[in-house]
Amino acid sequence: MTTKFDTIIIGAGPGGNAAAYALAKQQHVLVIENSLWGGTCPNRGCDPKKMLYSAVEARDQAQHLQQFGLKGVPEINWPELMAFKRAYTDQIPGGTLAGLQAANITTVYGQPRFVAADQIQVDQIRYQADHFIIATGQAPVVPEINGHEYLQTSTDFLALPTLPQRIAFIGAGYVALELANIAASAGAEVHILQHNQRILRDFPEDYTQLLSAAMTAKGITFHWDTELTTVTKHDDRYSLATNTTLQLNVDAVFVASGRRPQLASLDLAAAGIEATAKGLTVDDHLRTTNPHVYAVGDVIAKKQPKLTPVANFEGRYVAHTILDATATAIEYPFTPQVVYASPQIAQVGVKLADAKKQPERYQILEQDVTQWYTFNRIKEPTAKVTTIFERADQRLVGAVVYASIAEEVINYLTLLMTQQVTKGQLGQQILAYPSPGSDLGYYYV
Ligand SMILES: Cc1cc2nc3c(=O)[nH]c(=O)nc-3n(C[C@H](O)[C@H](O)[C@H](O)COP(=O)(O)OP(=O)(O)OC[C@H]3O[C@@H](n4cnc5c(N)ncnc54)[C@H](O)[C@@H]3O)c2cc1C
Ligand SMILES: NC(=O)c1ccc[n+]([C@@H]2O[C@H](COP(=O)([O-])OP(=O)(O)OC[C@H]3O[C@@H](n4cnc5c(N)ncnc54)[C@H](O)[C@@H]3O)[C@@H](O)[C@H]2O)c1
Repeated sequence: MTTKFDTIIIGAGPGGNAAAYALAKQQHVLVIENSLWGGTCPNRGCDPKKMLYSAVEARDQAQHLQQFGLKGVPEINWPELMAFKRAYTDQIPGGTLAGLQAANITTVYGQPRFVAADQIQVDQIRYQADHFIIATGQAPVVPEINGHEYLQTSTDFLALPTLPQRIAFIGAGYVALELANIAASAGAEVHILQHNQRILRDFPEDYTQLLSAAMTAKGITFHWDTELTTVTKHDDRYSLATNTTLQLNVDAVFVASGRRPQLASLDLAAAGIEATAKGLTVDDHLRTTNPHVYAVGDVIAKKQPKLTPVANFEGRYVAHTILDATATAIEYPFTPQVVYASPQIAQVGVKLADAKKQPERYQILEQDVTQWYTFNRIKEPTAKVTTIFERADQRLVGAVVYASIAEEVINYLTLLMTQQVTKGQLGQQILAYPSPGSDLGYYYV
């Protein structure tokens, strides 16, 4: 027997769920999930990471204010912090499932595979639909080195019942830096092995160098041009051999050298859907090579950053496209990126490196804002903001922020960019003073 739906969505993360809720207002929708309802972000990504980061932020603030009215830097109690995180994550899968069902969305737990261009099978049951949306996200890559079975991932880190004393991270992207910062703040000895000399390759190098210097000052050791070759286990410890003379003994090693699309079990060929190692091939309407099958979120091969708000935006876009066949090609709004380290690095819009290559087109305002009231008040060790303007009309088109409150500053700047707010218009506003918002005019040329 085959059960028929208007749209079947594979994967209940931020992308799939956004599409499901938008479609369910008018359609008979099925969502299939093979692991945790809610997906990476709330179960093993952004949200649990930031629960742990709460204690790090509070500790950083206290540390900056030593000799300025505060005495004593608080210690992180790992088991308590983890319990705080668990109290949040434990209710995610059940809450997500209940939310979908309350919206009249049919849910199936299991392992789906395509059996025809318009049919999917879970266990022995076949489901047919006019449209499908693949939203299966990505999973960490574990390299096939000797001893790979001892390598753990970000998912394991975010569930550690006790904090290992000595930890190594492989890679220096978002995941490694954010988790290394949490581990070091909580008292672990932390090593980062990076195969070249560049952290956060998508961000401007003079900013990322500030961050690696700050992390080094915090006690984190970067091992540059270093690749892990072998892991061996001795009792409860791990010996790491590398391509250099470096040998390290640690209590845990976490690999964070990238993530790959989760597509292997779907039998895409049965439905004529093409993919590369980078993810599903889609057109400018997020349609795969099967015109009835769309894809959203991290599983797509795309140049946009792989982030929760992007997956959510794409999910809503595809729902709209399915409901209205006249929908235009996807146009992404400005997308801020934030690395939640100590401090944070954030960027949005035109990349600084691109702006520097076109001085006739862009005007760049680079400001060390450490002594500005907002940052001096919290004794930020270093704070820097760069804003980028289109010379022709003085429009704000890009920004980079290095500060403990970069997440908020970048969101304000994103709103100003999106709404094309001029310095004059900003001057007509009354904003609460003193606050990060009341600085905004000073980021304009
Ligand atoms: C440690 C970490 C921290 C992060 N921090 C941030 C952050 O601070 N901010 C931010 O914006 N982004 C962050 N991200 C990225 C963010 O989590 C992803 O961009 C986001 O979750 C993508 O949503 P998605 O719906 O595309 O995929 P996912 O959230 O990965 O959801 C995919 C779902 O599909 C399911 N699935 C997979 N295969 C199948 C299958 N065959 N059948 C059925 N179901 C399947 C999965 O179980 C999962 O539930 C972080 C990621 C990690 C790993
Ligand atoms: N704050 C956030 O928004 C946030 C946080 C975490 C993750 N994410 C998302 O998740 C994605 C994945 O994060 P990630 O840190 O796993 O990947 P990444 O691509 O950001 O970083 C991978 C790191 O591993 C290194 N690397 C690559 N190949 C390697 C190899 N063979 N050996 C050793 N090192 C190698 C890279 O140079 C880089 O430093 C991010 O790109 C982002 O989209 C976002």
